[in-house]
Amino acid sequence: MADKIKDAKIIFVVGGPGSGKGTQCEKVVAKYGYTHLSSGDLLRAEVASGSERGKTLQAIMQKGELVPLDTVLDMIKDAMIAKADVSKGFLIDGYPREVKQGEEFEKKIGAPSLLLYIDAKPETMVKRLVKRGETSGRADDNEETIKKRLDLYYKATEPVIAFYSGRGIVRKVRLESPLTGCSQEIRREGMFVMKEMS
Ligand SMILES: Nc1nc2c(ncn2[C@@H]2O[C@H](COP(=O)(O)OP(=O)(O)OP(=O)(O)O)[C@@H](O)[C@H]2O)c(=O)[nH]1
Ligand SMILES: Nc1ccn([C@H]2C[C@H](O)[C@@H](COP(=O)(O)OP(=O)(O)O)O2)c(=O)n1
Ligand SMILES: [Mg+2]
Repeated sequence: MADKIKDAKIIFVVGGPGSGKGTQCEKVVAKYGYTHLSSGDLLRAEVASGSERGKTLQAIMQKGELVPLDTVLDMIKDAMIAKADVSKGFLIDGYPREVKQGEEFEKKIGAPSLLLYIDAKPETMVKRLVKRGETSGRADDNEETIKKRLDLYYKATEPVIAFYSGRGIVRKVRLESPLTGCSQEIRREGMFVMKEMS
């Protein structure tokens, strides 16, 4: 089974909470037909199923903490296998959250060819999430949890970017400034769909 995804093209999409990972992935999907897998969405689907495992996950996510590495990785792997036959490549959104998650992914699945780093100022992220919280129904879109998610992002996830920068596969996207919104490198790779929504 796992053989099916052995040579899959993999793009990690990393950025702080509310940086716009999901939004940008939708644009890439619309234009390039990649398969978008949001680790957060996969976890929320498990919560919504009402399973025992979902209840445990819900409690962790509500606190703004990370769920156990194996849980997320298994979910991503299953979802990749399910789509392997129809997929041109995978956008793995919201993963890895820490360097160890990236290392395990590479051991069990494969290496990413690119890491899209969606950069945004912390004030912007907080503002967007508070606004999204008015309608999202997400238990973690409240000010207290948003703060914890941001802290954890800077502590655990930012080192992921440094780790992959060493391999030369990081492409930074900064959407707050329309003129520099997408780097020259991304334009060269044809991924110039990324732009500020408003
Ligand atoms: N003004 C503006 N808002 C944006 C932009 N991109 C995303 N948003 C909004 O910001 C919020 C967060 O965007 P998402 O795409 O859900 O961000 P995310 O990084 O996937 O966030 P998590 O799911 O929390 O990881 C949403 O309400 C979006 O509508 C943008 O370029 N400009
Ligand atoms: N690889 C992952 C992805 C998400 N999680 C958990 C912890 C996150 O705060 C929640 C929601 O993830 P999601 O990517 O949707 O949202 P944020 O980037 O945190 O805003 O899920 C995790 O523990 N490990
Ligand atoms: Mg998201």
